[in-house]
Amino acid sequence: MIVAEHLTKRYGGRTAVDDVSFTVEPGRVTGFLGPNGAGKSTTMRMVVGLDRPTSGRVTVDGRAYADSPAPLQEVGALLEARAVHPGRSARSHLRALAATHGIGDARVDEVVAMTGLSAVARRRVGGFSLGMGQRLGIAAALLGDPRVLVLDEPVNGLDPEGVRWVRQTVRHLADEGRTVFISSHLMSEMAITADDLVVIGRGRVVAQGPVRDVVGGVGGASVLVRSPRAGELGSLLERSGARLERRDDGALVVRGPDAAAVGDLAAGAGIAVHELTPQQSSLEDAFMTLTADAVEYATSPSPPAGPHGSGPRPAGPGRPDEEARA
Ligand SMILES: Nc1ncnc2c1ncn2[C@@H]1O[C@H](COP(=O)(O)OP(=O)(O)OP(=O)(O)O)[C@@H](O)[C@H]1O
Repeated sequence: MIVAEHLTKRYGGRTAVDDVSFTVEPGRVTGFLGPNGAGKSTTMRMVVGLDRPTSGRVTVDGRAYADSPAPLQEVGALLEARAVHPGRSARSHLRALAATHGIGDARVDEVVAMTGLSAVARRRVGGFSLGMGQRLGIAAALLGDPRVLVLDEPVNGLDPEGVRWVRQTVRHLADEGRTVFISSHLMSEMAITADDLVVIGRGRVVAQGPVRDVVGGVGGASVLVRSPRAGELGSLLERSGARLERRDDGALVVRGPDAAAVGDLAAGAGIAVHELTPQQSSLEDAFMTLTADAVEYATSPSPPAGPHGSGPRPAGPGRPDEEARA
């Protein structure tokens, strides 16, 4: 399990990660979503001890990564800018890494096979495509058979087969009871890969929880209703407390009651209904709404209260967006 508590990272005057708290549970795939520069990589680097928090703390299975006696066996990480000697073969790179952790060659051959690198394992890493490099990075992360995996944008540069392979691999690893924390900016991919989400915008957590709750909490579920007496039905629904959007084509988008409740209300009033369709906003919509909120709050002089309870919170003031890294 990964537990981050009030994790904050400042680089000079810039706050990259701002009072971030979340839990990544074992046996589940947790997606870490956010736009470019939101603070995902910085957070992940702090999880594996490559960056020190300015304040707050993060523990992996109860202790700071730096205190771990056998880090590779506890946490497997794929992070950006992995240093691999270009002249080495994939196999010798993995062997060298394994040797420093007392891991035998048999395990190297195992992860090479698991990651689909067998055919290219003796080739120089310098000639690898981006996708092959990603597979090699994942192979290195799996080397120590760790309980916890931290993968920063693992599907970056992979072809569709590779993307599917990552999805199946992380699912399998989570099903074995491991903790899997995986960052991505691909919402659609996370919708089918992750069980839980931590969504970050401008260094702050704007939502977290099971995928369905995060998506449902933003604009959330609605019911599309068509009726020849839409005006009358609309008034009736509003009087019962529903929130309503009247579309130009005459349809009503109803929030609050579910489809059954809308249908019952219409039936009770003897109003015919020609369509009654439950709708879920997509993860993409949810993400746009959540991260747009974060941007709005950052530029608003007196930010409004978050519309989703303890979910979205104001981002820190005046932080410049997307500047070059120091
Ligand atoms: N070493 C550093 N020195 C100064 N600023 C940094 C450093 N590392 C990151 N930042 C800044 O911190 C913020 C968060 O960056 P980070 O790379 O964590 O975001 P990200 O969500 O991983 O983005 P991306 O998807 O683009 O990689 C950015 O504004 C970035 O420029």
